Amino acid sequence: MTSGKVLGKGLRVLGHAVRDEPHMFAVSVVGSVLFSLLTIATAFVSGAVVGRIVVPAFDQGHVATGTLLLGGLAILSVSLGKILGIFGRRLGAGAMQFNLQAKYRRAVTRRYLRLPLAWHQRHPTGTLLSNANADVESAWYPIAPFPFAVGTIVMLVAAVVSLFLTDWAMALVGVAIFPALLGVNVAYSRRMSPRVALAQQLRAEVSTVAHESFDGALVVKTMGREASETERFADKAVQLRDATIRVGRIRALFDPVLDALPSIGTLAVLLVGAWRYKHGAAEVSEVVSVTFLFTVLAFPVRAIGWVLAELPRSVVGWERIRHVLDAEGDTVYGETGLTGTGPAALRFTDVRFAYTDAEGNGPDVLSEVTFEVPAGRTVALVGPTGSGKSTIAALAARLVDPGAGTVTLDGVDLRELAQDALVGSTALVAQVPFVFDDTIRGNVTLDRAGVDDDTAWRALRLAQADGFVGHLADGLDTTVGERGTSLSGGQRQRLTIARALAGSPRLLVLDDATSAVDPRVEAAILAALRRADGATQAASILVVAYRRATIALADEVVYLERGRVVARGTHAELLATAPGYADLVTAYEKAEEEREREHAFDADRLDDGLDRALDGLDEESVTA
Ligand SMILES: Nc1ncnc2c1ncn2[C@@H]1O[C@H](COP(=O)(O)OP(=O)(O)OP(=O)(O)O)[C@@H](O)[C@H]1O
Repeated sequence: MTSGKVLGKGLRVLGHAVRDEPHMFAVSVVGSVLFSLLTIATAFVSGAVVGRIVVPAFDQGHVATGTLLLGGLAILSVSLGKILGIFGRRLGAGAMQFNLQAKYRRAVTRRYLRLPLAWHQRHPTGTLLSNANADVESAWYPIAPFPFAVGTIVMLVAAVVSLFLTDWAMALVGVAIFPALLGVNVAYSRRMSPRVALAQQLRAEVSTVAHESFDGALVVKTMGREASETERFADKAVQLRDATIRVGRIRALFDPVLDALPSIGTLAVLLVGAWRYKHGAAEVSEVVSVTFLFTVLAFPVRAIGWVLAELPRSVVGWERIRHVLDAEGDTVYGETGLTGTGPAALRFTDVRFAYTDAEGNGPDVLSEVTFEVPAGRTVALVGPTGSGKSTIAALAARLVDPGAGTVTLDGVDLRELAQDALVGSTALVAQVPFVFDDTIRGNVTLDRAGVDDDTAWRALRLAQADGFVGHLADGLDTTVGERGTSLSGGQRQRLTIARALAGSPRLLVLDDATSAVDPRVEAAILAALRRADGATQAASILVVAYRRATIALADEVVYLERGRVVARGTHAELLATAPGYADLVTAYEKAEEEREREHAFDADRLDDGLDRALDGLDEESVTA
């Protein structure tokens, strides 16, 4: 990006800021202009005090009390006015900057929550964190000096006018110095622009690498990848360090020049002023005023440089925020509600689906998928790895929409369902359980209306989780740590199942949600979800199944291969008719037996699970 483009874009970003925060901008600019005008007034008051009080005092040995008081009063008033100006400027600019940061942080995170899963899968978490944090901050860095810079421009104009009104020769020095100051500032921002952009980009990359390493700490440790991960991080950190040092070098080069220019101006004014005074063309007070003006101008003029220097970073931050805010693909909900109660019927009809990239391209992972989960029935999805089971689970919960075909719940296309109707009727328990850093109660109830402690305990019982929760010192009030680190994998899974059940779903989608609980507890959970009479159950269940025991509980099995439904029927029927199915289930069984041999079962836990299975059969259903 050329500096002209950066300037144009940067000014547009500032325009957005002014439109978003007009009141705070007005307060800070009024404060800044007041400060600027009074700074010029200070120069002339100082000149007048020297000319009318100090010089006569030296010449005549005394000054009239009235003149002295007037001089003192003038200095005091100007100083108080400047204090007021600084207060207004800082208060307004600070409020403006932090309001903007808060507003855009909220906007970015709100947008994240609305964007579909596919978008999230294309964007690393580290980058998203960086967008919501570092990018939002850098977009609004120039806001702090911006009102000061606006006031300074007013000050420069007023200074040039007052210089010409005072003495044309000294004014010429100003006319030479001010454009030079602005020119150096522009050159400064031109050199800073690409370097700052690179540093900002690297900051996001460092954040991405760090996040990935910490997130994958287990893999890093168990695979002995500490050294290579440290190296990967160090590599990015070194790149960031070098980029930041390059930014520092430019600062080190330009800052002294920017500081020196007004001092050179002061020197020139003193020379010109002394020459003019000698020839009777200027008074002492005028020379003092102009010299003082140059001295006090040096600092405010830097504000323009600060804004220009921060603009590239601001533009990069803003563009990265806009990338999120302008991202398309909201899940558009319909307005249709569901009138039925009890278990709901799910139907897939000729569903095709592809995970597409940003350009909308990607191979089909599901083709012509048709099956149904009749109300109150349990259907097991079985298929080799990568055959599309999780994708079907995601479609059933409307995390993604089909490319062709329909998914309906009680006959209503999911795309037509209102969000409340969808969320209230369907619960998905994902392959990887996510537990919030909250209490057990918070994790199960999620503050949903109508989900009280009784409901939470009932759901925990059905998910076979009441046993371990009951043994925790603080019961429902126990905090479980980030991602539930204080719980075992199986406990975490049961907690997420309880969370799903606490909402009394009419359709429960279990995507390999019980892989970490032992098979009998898994069977107990599924059994508990069915009514005692076996004919009807609280919720229809679609379960991605790997274990024979789970599959055997299903009323129907849908067997998938490479995204297509190859066979449907009972377990026994498929064993007889679908050779691939028989092979797969036998392989699962062997793997399971192997695992059972390797890990001797904890007998107490087993009994616990079986007891619960029996309890569960007598249990009231969650919806009852
Ligand atoms: N986010 C994604 N982006 C691109 N392709 C994906 C994505 N998620 C899944 N796929 C692809 O879609 C296909 C189906 O994946 P899916 O996770 O639905 O299979 P699965 O049967 O659940 O597998 P597993 O048993 O291993 O969990 C696979 O080929 C997979 O590589």
